[in-house]
Amino acid sequence: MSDSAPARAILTDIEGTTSSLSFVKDVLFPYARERMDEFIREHGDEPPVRRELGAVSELAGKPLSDREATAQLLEWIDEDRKATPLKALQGMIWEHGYRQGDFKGHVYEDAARRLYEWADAGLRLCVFSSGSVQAQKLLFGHSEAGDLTPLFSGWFDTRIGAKHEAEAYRRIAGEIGLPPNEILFLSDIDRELDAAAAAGLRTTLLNRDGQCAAEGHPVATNFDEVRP
Ligand SMILES: CSCCC(=O)C(=O)COP(=O)(O)O
Ligand SMILES: [Mg+2]
Repeated sequence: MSDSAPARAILTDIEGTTSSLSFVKDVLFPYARERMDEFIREHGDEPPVRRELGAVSELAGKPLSDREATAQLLEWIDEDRKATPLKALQGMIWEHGYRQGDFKGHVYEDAARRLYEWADAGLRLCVFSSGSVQAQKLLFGHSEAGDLTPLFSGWFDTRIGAKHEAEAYRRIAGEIGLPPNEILFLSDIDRELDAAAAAGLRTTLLNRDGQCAAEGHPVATNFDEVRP
C-alpha cells in the first residue's frame, strides 16, 4: 500500500490533537494535583488504589509510605511524567470531576465532526494517549460535543508501551488486527510520530498552534486537513 492509499483505521493522540493543551494542563492536571493527597488518604485502602500505590513504589525503586508516595506523585505531576500509576490515579480523581459536572472534556469542533464522518465512512477509530484508558473514556464520554465513546473501538494507554517507542505501535497494530501501513497515527509530538513511523504506521502531525515541528511527517492544522 502506498502512502496515498486510504487508511482503514485512525489512531489518535488526545492532548494537543483532539483536545487543547490548555484543557489538560490548566484544568485536568491542577484538578488532580489539588485532590491527590485527600484522594489517597480517603481511598488508599481500596484495592485498585493500593495497586497503583504499589506501582509508585516499584517505579521509585523502594517501598514508600502513602505520604511519600503522594509526594512522589506530586513531583511527577510537576515534571509532567507519563508514569502509568500516576495516570491511573489521575483518571480516578477526574472521574469525580466529570460526574459532578466540574468540567467537560474539551474536544475541538473539527475533531468531533471528522470523527463522526470517519466512523460513518467505515474507518475504525482508536485512541492512544498517556492518559489512562479510564481517563480517555471519561474525556470522550463527557465531552462538550456529547458522548463520543461509541465512535471508538480501541483504547490504548502506556500499559501497552511508551508513546515514543516503536514497539508500542507494533503491539497496537497487532491488537487492531491491521497491517501498520493501514493505520494513520495523529499526534502533535514529533517523537511519537517518529516512533509510529518506525513501526510502519502512516502519520500526520497536528500543528494546531503553529508551534510544532516534525520533519518527515505530513502536517495538518486541524482534522479537516487530515487525509486518511
Ligand atoms: C486522557 S486525558 C489526559 C491526558 C494526559 O493525562 C496526558 O498526559 C496527555 O497525554 P497525551 O498522550 O494525550 O498527549
Ligand atoms: Mg499530544
